[in-house]
Amino acid sequence: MEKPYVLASKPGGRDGIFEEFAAIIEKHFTIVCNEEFVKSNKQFADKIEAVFVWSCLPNTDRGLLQSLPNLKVVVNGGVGVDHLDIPLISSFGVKVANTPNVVDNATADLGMTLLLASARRLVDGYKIAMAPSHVPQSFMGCEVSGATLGIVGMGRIGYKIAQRARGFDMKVLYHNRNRRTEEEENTVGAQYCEKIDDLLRESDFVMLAVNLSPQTHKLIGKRELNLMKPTGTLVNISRGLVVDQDALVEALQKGVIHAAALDVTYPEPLPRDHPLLKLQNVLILPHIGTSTYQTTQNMVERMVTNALAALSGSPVPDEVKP
Ligand SMILES: O=CC(=O)O
Repeated sequence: MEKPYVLASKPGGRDGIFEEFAAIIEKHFTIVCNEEFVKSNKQFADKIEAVFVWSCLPNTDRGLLQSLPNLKVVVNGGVGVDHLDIPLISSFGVKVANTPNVVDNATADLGMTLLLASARRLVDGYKIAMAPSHVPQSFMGCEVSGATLGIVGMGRIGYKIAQRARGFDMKVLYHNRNRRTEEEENTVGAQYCEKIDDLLRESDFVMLAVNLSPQTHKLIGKRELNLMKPTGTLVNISRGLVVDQDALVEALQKGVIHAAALDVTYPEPLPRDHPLLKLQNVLILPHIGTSTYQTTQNMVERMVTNALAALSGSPVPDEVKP
């Protein structure tokens, strides 16, 4: 029997890097790659029943949705679905799913990686080791043990960050729409800040772990950066647009805050002449929060589970409702 068709940006990942994960999809589906689809003049359009997308790749637009009459589901690899126009997709009778839970550990690990690498000036140290003639006057870092970490957004990922920070003897503050239970707070030793301003004032490291939504769009702007300690570091593992990037550049240039460590920016990647790329006190990664072999495999497996459920008319485990 012919397998159902799925349109994928590339089998299992971005830019074809993760071809090895295609086999997981191909057990159940025939993969049509975007490029192949476009080149073939949309020859497979009638057959495609699912679209696989990734958080950092372009959107499914109206034109695409109109060209796929038998589409049943758009499955996102990753938890954030801010790049998808869910009301538009739903208006075509198409379901949307994401892959929460499976991304939490890898994303929290990367948050701590950024915090530690920025605090201990990992990249500066690496450059010195590679070119020992170039020794800057000072390459002292900031102490992480005993420092205060303020987590903005205490969902699954925020909570995992708090668990990890405890292992570094950090004092943990958090701000979230809903307060965690006392037991949950005690387990990770986290203190609730009802007002984000208090968290910003008191933290040595501020870690952003919120979803991007109208409520969190440019949540951290000039006013918030001014509340942070001049010795403070901003770590962003959520979405670039949670921070007003122009205000961040200014704050970093003027020493309003000490440093920033970012896995996410807008746009991604940044244009080569972007001022953030010229600053010494910024560490930038190319949105790799979930990029481990295990997590990517788990994501692809979960994408397949969601797609199969949608195609068979069963409840979709990770459906994202409009
Ligand atoms: O960015 C990664 C995700 O949304 O999971």
